[in-house]
Amino acid sequence: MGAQVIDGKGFAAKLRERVGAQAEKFAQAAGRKAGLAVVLVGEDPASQVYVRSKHKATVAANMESFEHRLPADTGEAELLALVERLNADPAVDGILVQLPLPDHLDEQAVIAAISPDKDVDGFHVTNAGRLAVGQSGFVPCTPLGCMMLLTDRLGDLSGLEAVVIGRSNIVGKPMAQLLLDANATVTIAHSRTKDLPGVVKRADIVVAAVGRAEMVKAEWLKPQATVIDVGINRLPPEPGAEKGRLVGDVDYGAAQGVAGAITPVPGGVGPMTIAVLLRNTLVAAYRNEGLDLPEGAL
Ligand SMILES: Nc1nc(=O)c2c([nH]1)NC[C@@H]1CN(c3ccc(C(=O)N[C@@H](CCC(=O)O)C(=O)O)cc3)C=[N+]21
Repeated sequence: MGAQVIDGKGFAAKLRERVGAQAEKFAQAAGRKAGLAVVLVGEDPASQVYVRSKHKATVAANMESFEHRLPADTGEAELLALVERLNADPAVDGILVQLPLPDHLDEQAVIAAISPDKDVDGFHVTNAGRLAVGQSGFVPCTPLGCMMLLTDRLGDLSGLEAVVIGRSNIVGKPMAQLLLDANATVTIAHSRTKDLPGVVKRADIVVAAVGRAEMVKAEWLKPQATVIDVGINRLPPEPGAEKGRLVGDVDYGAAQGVAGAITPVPGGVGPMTIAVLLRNTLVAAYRNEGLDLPEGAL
């Protein structure tokens, strides 16, 4: 039970507060609020919950929220036309198309249609490329939030061994880039990795982003490692219960006895994702207006 719990929810609340204060200054300087457009196609209940919480957080941070809810059978041409309208709308600084999209829609084509300068998710190939070569652009919200938690706790990451479990374009790959930029020694592990427990054992920093409930075991961890758990998995309900518990990709209870610090689920990385989305939107707004965001304001 030794590990320190990394309070992502509290950290995110403070970040949202700073973004809100700076968004108010932006509105005074620009004569308009920063704006985030969120597009949701279909009625996936989990997506609806996320979109609602994004909307609330956006408005609470003194920004404009434009929600576009489209039926599940929306055609690709229609969705692309909406993205084009949002690209051209000067009130819209950031565009987020909620993923996953229904199967008949090509996610890559839709992401490619978003203006890279409004791509606050950081999913466009232009922003992936900028991150890869060290140019400024938009960094995906979840890995950037993880980096904020890591540097807050550890300060300089130079020379630390980091293992990222998972190689998705949304979390694993950009996470590895960010850790590398911070001078960590980075390993990306995945489903074909041989001896995953042995690889994880080296890590001063473990970022688990595989999407498999409690897969990372306490015995795999190096004592005092810092563990960032990106997974959000719902377990099957206990008998008599309506919903199962939310758990991460790490066996949290056992890991607390070995790790130096660990993010909980819920209350860890998830809230950071939304706070960073607001941060990215405000950064986009300053850039779109040609204004300078004061150094250190966020
Ligand atoms: N274009 C796009 N961008 C995204 O950033 C995006 C997306 N699509 N599709 C879905 C995923 C998921 N996601 C989360 C955001 C916040 C929490 C969050 O705040 N979770 C809370 C509560 C969890 C709960 O109670 O359900 C927590 O972990 O404490 C989780 C997950 C953003 N996503």
